[in-house]
Amino acid sequence: MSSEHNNPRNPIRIGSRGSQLALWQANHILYALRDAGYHVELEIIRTTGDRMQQPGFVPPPNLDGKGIFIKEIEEALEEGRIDLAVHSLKDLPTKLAPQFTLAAIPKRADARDVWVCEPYWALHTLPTGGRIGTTSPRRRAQILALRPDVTFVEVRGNIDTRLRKLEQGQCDALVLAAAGLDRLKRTESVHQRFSPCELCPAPGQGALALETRSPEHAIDEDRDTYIRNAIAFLEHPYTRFAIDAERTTLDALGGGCSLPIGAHCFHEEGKWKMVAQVVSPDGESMVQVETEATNDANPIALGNCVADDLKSKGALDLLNPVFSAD
Ligand SMILES: NCc1[nH]cc(CCC(=O)O)c1CC(=O)O
Repeated sequence: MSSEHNNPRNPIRIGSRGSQLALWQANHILYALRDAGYHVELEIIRTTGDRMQQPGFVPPPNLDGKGIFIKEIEEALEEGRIDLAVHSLKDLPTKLAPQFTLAAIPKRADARDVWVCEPYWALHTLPTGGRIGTTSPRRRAQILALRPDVTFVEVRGNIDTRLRKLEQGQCDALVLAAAGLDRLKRTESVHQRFSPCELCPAPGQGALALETRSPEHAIDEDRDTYIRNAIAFLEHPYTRFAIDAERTTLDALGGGCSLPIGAHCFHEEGKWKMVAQVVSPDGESMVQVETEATNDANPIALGNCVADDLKSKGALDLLNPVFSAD
């Protein structure tokens, strides 16, 4: 590679999807790096997942739904068209391809799910048969466990689109991640934030992932080292611990975003605490684990321990109908 590519004054190129939330997140990192004195540029990349949200999209026959929001971004990273990808961590698969690494995990925002609804201020005040707009298998199962009488409607698209569909009356309420609404300052209809013990968030929810080429797959070793060093100050070790534990639990249960699994790890009173839930798709059966670990615990061991507890309580039986549904 030319020395021009290696020149630290060359901008760090951030790749991001073009949704409002993705742009907020990418700009958040861009400004942090600019404040630290780096020259940074943003490149917007359209992904298969974005195209799928357009009306009239016909899915290709080989589409498996995995990583549809990151494929084109990782290609740009691999080819050196961008240096850094900013993602919502929960949209990343638990295992990255060896070419890539999570070089930094910044401090997590509010990890909880929230209830978005104007007339009914909490899930328990929604009238019988109320229509909730969510396609997430985790949210559907967890909501049914609390309120077996509700119905669901397909409300897809980015946060703005979903809020507009709520306003238009296509559903009575939404359940969304607090982090997205907080970032976009769209919290006017948020009246309830679910406790993680009640509606356990998706592994990694509320956290960002700063993905780069892994050291072994550098395009130019000096420049790639420069990039990883530049973002190192954004690393938040407590968040890294929590997401390592949560993603380990998900992985041990065979997980991806289509499984009804919640996992949430946090540091409190000098200890690590973790809560995880597996719910049958109809909401009728649930296994839940709440555990604590000492300050010096290992996140992978904690995540595996939680997965083992869930399995010993029958979690895999609850997931069976989901695994065989394909
Ligand atoms: N699946 C889409 C997605 N990916 C990340 C967020 C919100 C931000 C976050 O969790 O970090 C959302 C929207 C939502 O679930 O409400």
